Amino acid sequence: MTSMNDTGIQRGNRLLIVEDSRAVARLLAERVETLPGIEPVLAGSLAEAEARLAQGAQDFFLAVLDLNLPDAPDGEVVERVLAHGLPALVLTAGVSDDERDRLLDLGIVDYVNKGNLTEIEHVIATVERIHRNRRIGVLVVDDSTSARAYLRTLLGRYGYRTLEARDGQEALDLLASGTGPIHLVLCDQHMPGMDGITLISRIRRHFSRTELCIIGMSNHGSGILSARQLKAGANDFITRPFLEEEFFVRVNQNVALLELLQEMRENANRDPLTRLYNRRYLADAGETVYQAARREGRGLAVILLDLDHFKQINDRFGHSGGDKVLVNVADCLMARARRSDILVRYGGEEFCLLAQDVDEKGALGLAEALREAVGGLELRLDGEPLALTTSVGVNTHPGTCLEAMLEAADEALYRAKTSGRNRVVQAGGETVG
Ligand SMILES: Nc1nc2c(ncn2[C@@H]2O[C@H](COP(=O)(O)OP(=O)(O)OP(=O)(O)O)[C@@H](O)[C@H]2O)c(=O)[nH]1
Repeated sequence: MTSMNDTGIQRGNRLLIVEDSRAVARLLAERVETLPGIEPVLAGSLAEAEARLAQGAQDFFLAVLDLNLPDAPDGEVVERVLAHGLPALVLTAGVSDDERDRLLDLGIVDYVNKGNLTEIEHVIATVERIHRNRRIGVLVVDDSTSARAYLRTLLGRYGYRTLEARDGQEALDLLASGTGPIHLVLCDQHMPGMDGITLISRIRRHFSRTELCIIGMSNHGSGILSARQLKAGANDFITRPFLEEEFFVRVNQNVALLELLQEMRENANRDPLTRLYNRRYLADAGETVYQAARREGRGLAVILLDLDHFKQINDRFGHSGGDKVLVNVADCLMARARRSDILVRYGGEEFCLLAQDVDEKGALGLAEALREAVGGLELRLDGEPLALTTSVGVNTHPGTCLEAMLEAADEALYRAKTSGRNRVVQAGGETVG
C-alpha cells in the first residue's frame, strides 16, 4: 500500500498575484478578499514576485501570473514560480495554440484570457477550488506505477491530496482504515485480482454518493465498460487517453457536487439557530449508536434538558432575547459534550444529549454538571442579569429501542418539572439534585 503522496509541504493561505496592470491586480485582489481564509499578495514584476517567494514560498498555495511583465516579457515568470513547486494559473491577453501547449506542458493549472471579465470569475472559482482542495483526498487505484505517478502529478497541480492503491483490495483496505479522509476514488478498469467494476460496486456497499464520488477510467475503444462502471456506482468516467483540461473539469465538477451534497445533508441535520444537530439527526445517528452499544454491551445514557419558565423570557425580552439565551445554552452544553456524544436541539427550549460508554453513576453526574453549568451561565438581556434554570430527565436503561429510551427520559423530565423544576430526575428512580 502506498501512503499519502502530496508534496508533503504544508501550504499557507496566501495567493500570489503577479500582474503589472494595477487595474487588473486590484480587481482580482478585491474579489479574492471576499473569499474566506485567502490572503492576496500583490507583485507588479518578476523581481517583486521572487522577493515575495524568497520570504516563504510555502506561505502561498497558488500563484496567478501575468504572462507579460516589464522585467519578464516572454512569460519567464511561469517557470520561476513553478520551480518553487507552486501551482500557477496564467493570465494572458490571448495566446497562440503553440504557446498554450507550451504552457500546459510546463504544468500550469490553467490559462485565462484576462481581457474577458467572465474569465476573471473563472479565475476566482479556480482559486477557491484549489484552496479547498487541500482538504480533499483522492485515492488513485491503478496497477500501473507510471499511470499512478501521472495522475498524482496532475492532481497535485490542483492541490488535491493524493493516496494510491495498486489494486482493488488495497483500495478497500485503505478506505476501511479511515486514512485520509478520501472524497474521490479514481479507479482503473483493468487490474489483476479485482477489476474496476467489481471494486466500484464493493465500495458502494459501504460508501454512499454523499460520502464519496467515484470516477471510473477505461481505455479508448472499450465501449460498454463506461456504462457498466456507471451502473456499478461510478459518478462519472474518463476515457484514456484524455485531455488534461477534460480531466480537471470532470474531477473538479464531481468534487464540487459532492461538497454541495454534503453541505445540504449537513444543513438538513442541523438546527439553524444553535447549529446543534436536530431531532432528525438523532433519529438516524442515534439509532446506529444505540445498536452498537447494545451489541457491544456498552453503557448508553439519554439526558433530556428543558429550560424552566422559558416562556417568561420570551414574554419579557421578546423572541430575539429568547433566541440569544438558546444559543448561549447550546454553546454551554456543547462545551461540555464529549466527541462521542450526540447533542441535539430536541425541541423549542429542549436539548438532548446521547452519551456513550457511560454507566448510571456517570450519567447522573453528567446530568447534574449540565444542570449546574446552565444555572451558572452569566446572561444579560437588555442590560439585566438573567437567572436561568433547567430541569433534567436521565435514562440509562437500554429498553427495547432508542425511542423507548427517549420516552422514559421524557417521563423523568416531566417528573422533574412537576416536582419543582431545576433538578435531575432519573427514569424509574428518584430525584438526584
Ligand atoms: N425565542 C424562542 N422561543 C422559543 C423557540 N422555540 C420555542 N420557544 C418558546 O419556548 C416557550 C416554551 O414554553 P412552555 O412550553 O410553556 O414552557 P416553559 O415556559 O419553559 O415552562 P416549563 O417548561 O414548564 O418550565 C414558548 O414560549 C415557545 O414560544 C425558539 O426557537 N426561540
